[in-house]
Amino acid sequence: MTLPVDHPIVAAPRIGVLLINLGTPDAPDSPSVKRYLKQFLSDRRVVEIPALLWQPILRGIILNTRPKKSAHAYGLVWGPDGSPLAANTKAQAAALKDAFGADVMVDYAMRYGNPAIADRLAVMKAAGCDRVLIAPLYPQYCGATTATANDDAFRALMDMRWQPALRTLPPYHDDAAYIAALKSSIDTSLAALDFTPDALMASFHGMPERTLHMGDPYHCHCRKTARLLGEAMGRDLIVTFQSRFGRAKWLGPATDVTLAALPGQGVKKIAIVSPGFSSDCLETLEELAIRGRESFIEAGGTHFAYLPCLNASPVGVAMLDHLISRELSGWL
Ligand SMILES: C=CC1=C(C)c2cc3[nH]c(cc4nc(cc5[nH]c(cc1n2)c(C)c5CCC(=O)O)C(CCC(=O)O)=C4C)c(C)c3C=C
Ligand SMILES: [Fe+2]
Ligand SMILES: [Fe+2]
Repeated sequence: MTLPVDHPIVAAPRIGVLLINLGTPDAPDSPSVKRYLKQFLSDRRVVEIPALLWQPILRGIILNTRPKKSAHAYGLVWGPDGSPLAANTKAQAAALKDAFGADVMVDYAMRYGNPAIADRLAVMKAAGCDRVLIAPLYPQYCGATTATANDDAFRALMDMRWQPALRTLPPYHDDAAYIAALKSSIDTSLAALDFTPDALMASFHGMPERTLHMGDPYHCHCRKTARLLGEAMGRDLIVTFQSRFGRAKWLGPATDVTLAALPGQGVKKIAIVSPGFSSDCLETLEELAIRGRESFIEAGGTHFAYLPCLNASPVGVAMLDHLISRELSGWL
């Protein structure tokens, strides 16, 4: 008997789910960090300064000074499975591997560095996926994160004669499942502390303030997440923005400045969370948990706790499963 050509004998995955995060260097050394920063900071979605002005600054100053300092910082948080961002994203994909049934293949990629988005999309295509959900793991939409991840996936499709159909995961900053997962994770972390914090701080990654005035919804998304989380927890949160880069004015109030000021205002015991990061990474583990702690204690604080991101925790994975299942509806 001859089977029609569109009738496969062996079941192949028809649907791909590609989790995407920012990316990270391959190793905590200056050459690897330089390669990574060159790709990251050359992205016009990340640094919105005309290339003729920016590239000489990037190549002449930043790439000659920052890699050594950043490599040292990465060295402080590097684990047995490599960069925490890579290890956590890989663990999230592994935990979701069988979540959607045999027709669905789950994988992960990074916008900068490895594994590259184009490479993983090519693998999905070769495995028989004719529909792909691109899932940038950023709860709050930002041109510098969500849009550039989607851009890169769309760019990869430009080289395909026979493209898969694409969907993209919308931002989930105000989704009830995300807020509930954050609350559950924070409650568990707080219950394990040996002190009661005077305040709970939510620190989001910053971005240049100019970008807000140009229409990027990131700041509003962060504020809405914080409001909903505060309402769910029944307490006020101190909301700050971290990781300032360059000389332009960034969103405020700044996390480092606030941490140094709080003990003088009577807040001696603090717990800090970073709801905008789906995985712990350099910015949470080094900037908050190491440097943030130092500046809070130096300023007179007595107790400091950094509470982990959702990462591949059961509650975090269940939330991703819920969001992704919704986007796959009609495809399964
Ligand atoms: C979560 C959202 C993020 C936004 C918004 C964002 C914007 C943004 N970032 C930079 C510059 C740097 N960010 C760096 C690291 C970094 N940034 C994010 C997330 C967002 N960035 C993550 C998850 C990480 C960690 C990566 C890791 O490997 O763990 C760095 C590199 C580290 C360093 O040298 O300090 C830079 C530089 C800009 C300019 C920007 C603009 C909107
Ligand atoms: Fe960043
Ligand atoms: Fe940083």
